[in-house]
Amino acid sequence: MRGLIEIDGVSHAYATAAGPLPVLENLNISVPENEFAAVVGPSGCGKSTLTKLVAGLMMPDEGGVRLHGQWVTSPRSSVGMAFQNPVLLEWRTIVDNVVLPLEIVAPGMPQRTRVERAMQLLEMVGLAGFERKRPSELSGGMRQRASLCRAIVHKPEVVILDEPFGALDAFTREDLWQTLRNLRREEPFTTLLITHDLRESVFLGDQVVVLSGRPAQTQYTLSVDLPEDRDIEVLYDNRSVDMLATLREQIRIAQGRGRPDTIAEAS
Ligand SMILES: Nc1ncnc2c1ncn2[C@@H]1O[C@H](COP(=O)(O)OP(=O)(O)OP(=O)(O)O)[C@@H](O)[C@H]1O
Repeated sequence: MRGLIEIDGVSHAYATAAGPLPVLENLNISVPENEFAAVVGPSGCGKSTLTKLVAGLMMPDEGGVRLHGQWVTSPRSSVGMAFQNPVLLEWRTIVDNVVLPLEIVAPGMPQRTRVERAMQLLEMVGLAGFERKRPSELSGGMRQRASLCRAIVHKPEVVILDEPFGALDAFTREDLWQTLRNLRREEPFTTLLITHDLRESVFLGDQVVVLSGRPAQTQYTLSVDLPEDRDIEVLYDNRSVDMLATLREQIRIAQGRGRPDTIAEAS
């Protein structure tokens, strides 16, 4: 089946003072509509570069990315993004931060409709009552919840998440995993997540793609065989334990020699 996101034979090298630095090499990933692909790999292997290519912020040297069969040649509004640092605007309230993409992609939409849409999402993620606060008045986890709302407020086809939970403590992170699953159950969207956390990749993903060391190739793809309705306990299930062991082994292979400091241990 053709994916909604098709990363097709992508190779890319950066020009550096020391010469070309090959980062991605003939990378192939396919994410079906409304599915969730988590991408893991050794530090510096090219994961963020991949997100820039999917978002249309850069063009690869070879191959390409297709969204719904169309080649990505520039940034498009059908993509939503969230990063490790939520970068909310301090001079705007939380709700005004969340409506921002709508102001850009739907300039004709009445402000009241935009706010209603943002409020619906803020409620879904447990931020009702905080909409008039400034970003600095919220905890890191709350800011990341708002950032997720902003990433999907304009109903993008594709959401790119580049380590959005990386800076959060373990409990807040697990809360947000559940929040993200709940959001996707209410409003399905196709997702590409970059993460260093193998448990996160298994809990959130329909597939986990392991990239090799730089230049990154698709080394291994794991199909996550867990129930659609899952809570955090599922990670203690034998199936999860086996999948995490497989992923850990693949990461060791990707690193060439074991260097476990760059990937969160699964146990
Ligand atoms: N604009 C650039 N110019 C030159 N080199 C770059 C540029 N951007 C990234 N790189 C290099 O390309 C390689 C891949 O970077 P990238 O950020 O994609 O890796 P990553 O897998 O996301 O890293 P990490 O896991 O540490 O977040 C790194 O060696 C990085 O230093």
